[in-house]
Amino acid sequence: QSLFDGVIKLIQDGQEQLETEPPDMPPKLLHKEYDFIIVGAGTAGCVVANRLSENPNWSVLLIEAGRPENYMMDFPILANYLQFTESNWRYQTEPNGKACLGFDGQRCNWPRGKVVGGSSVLNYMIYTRGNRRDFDNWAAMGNVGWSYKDVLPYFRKIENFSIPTPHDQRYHGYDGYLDVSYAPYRTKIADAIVNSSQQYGIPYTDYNGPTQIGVSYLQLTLNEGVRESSSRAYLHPIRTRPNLHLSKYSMVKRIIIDPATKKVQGIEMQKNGQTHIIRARKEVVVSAGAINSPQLLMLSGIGPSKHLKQLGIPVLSNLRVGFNLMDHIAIGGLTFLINEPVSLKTEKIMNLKNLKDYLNRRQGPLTIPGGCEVLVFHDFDHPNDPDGYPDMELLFQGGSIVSDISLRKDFGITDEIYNAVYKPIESKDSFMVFPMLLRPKSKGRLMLKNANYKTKPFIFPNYFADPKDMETMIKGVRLVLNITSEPALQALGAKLHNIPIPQCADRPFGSDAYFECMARHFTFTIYHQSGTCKMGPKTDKRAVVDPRLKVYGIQGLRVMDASVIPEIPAAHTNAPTFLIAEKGSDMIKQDWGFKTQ
Ligand SMILES: Cc1cc2nc3c(=O)[nH]c(=O)nc-3n(C[C@H](O)[C@H](O)[C@H](O)COP(=O)(O)OP(=O)(O)OC[C@H]3O[C@@H](n4cnc5c(N)ncnc54)[C@H](O)[C@@H]3O)c2cc1C
Repeated sequence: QSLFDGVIKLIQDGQEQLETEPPDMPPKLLHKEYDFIIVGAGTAGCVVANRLSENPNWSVLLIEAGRPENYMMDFPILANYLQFTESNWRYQTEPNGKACLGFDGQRCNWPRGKVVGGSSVLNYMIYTRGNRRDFDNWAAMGNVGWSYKDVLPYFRKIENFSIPTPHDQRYHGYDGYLDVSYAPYRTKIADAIVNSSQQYGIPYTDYNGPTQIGVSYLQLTLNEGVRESSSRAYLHPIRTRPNLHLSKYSMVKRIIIDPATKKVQGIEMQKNGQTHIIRARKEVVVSAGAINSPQLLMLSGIGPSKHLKQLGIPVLSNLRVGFNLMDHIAIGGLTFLINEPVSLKTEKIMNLKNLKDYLNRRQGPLTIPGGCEVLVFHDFDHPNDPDGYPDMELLFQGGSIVSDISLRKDFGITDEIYNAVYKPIESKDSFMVFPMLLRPKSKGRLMLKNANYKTKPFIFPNYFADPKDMETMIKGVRLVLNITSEPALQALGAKLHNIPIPQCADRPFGSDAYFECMARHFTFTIYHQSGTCKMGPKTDKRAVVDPRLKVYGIQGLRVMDASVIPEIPAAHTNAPTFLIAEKGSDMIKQDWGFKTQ
């Protein structure tokens, strides 16, 4: 088949996708009232919409601020590019002089999906559930029903697992909505990383199985080389359900709550330049993500009373909304030069053969999500325990910041640093490793700037506030250096790129002091913002929702998305968000007397 055939197939698939995504309901066809209104068609919202509309007697409205997903978004290799489109909310952190120092304006970029499918459309598709202790900790914090024993059946329910390596079937599902697979293509670098890790003594593992420690090619939310967003997985198959309406390009401005009874009445949303009020007979579910959910709650009078009063917002429930902001960060830009031409350089891989392979067969290097290929989970406290609780993940990419122009722009690294450190190696082959802090101790806060729903909030991530976080990060770099010294990577000539960041050049290159400086300059978010509407028991002063995800002090309102995470798990947060949505949907069904499996 020719490139021409491939392009035709792409266009055709693109059209088909528009037809398989549920259509946008024009305002004149929207009902005045639904049983359930879900705000945000992201990872969580699509799941909740699917599960609630399983009851044909319930009417469900799913509201999304963003546009439809399109076929180009599902090209895995293009993941880095999506952040430059209107499908990104483009948040940025506030400068604090301690982190994100090497980025424009000393701000870290925080992309979030503004599209049907939400951040699952922008993400790198890495599928990791976390450690069993993460969920046992949630339960120990008073969150009844969230222990590992309780959540494992939901993880199995989510998955359609097709990883070919041997694994324990009791831990996986094979008929869920969400496809989980390996990428159909691997670079020689990825193979060398897996081999080097094993040479260093790290076992190959199914990290979504009974134990998590080890090295693995990435398990991905990928269906035969195509991105499996939550919309593709959960909405496309049910697009014809008559009791589910989807309203796109629709921004919810506030939740309407009766101030006397504290009962939710509905929502107010902006669509096509007009305000619409839609009533909810039973409940409103907020699934707007870890930035927008707390923002919407606060705009609606749910939040810290002092903060809301200062902005002139009448307080309906005084709760610690916006606190407990968590994220996973890594040192960015840790680059290794190699002496074989095997890295994922865009100008090399975007050739006719690879395009044809992708367009016609969904094979080849274009199936690798943004270049990410392998990860290692490691527990520094118990380095020899195969059932350890990892505090470090090493995420390996088969290319580096110089492999594709989109990367430096995604990161927002200043021209001064890029030109000094990375420009000199633009013509070379290289790969990159992100040592990522899995159980950070530092927590931040999100606050409104004003009472206007269009204004982006203040984001204070507070990275490295706890010195232990920096200590662990530096140990992570040392682990990277050990693994890359093993024979398999040495056979490719792997060598740490050693031009220092100019602002750190006064420290000996390779010393702990140097890497600390590097971490503060190249503070790289892994995009796992969470925790801002914390789940907790009544005794937890910081809790916003109870363990059944109901907002304290308000009737008929739940939050279901990454913002309810009480303590960030040792996982990329997409899988845990699917879990929250699946489990939360069952809670709604149980509370309204609809039988669950
Ligand atoms: C660039 C990037 C890479 C990532 N990589 C990975 C990865 O590889 N693996 C992984 O596990 N996780 C990854 N993540 C994180 C993961 O995707 C998120 O944790 C997860 O998608 C969060 O789901 P959510 O439902 O909480 O929010 P989202 O998926 O962000 O959904 C929120 C939705 O609500 C909509 N919305 C917001 N406000 C309103 C409003 N007022 N009115 C109407 N609609 C509204 C938004 O437009 C959005 O569609 C990544 C995230 C990003 C951004």
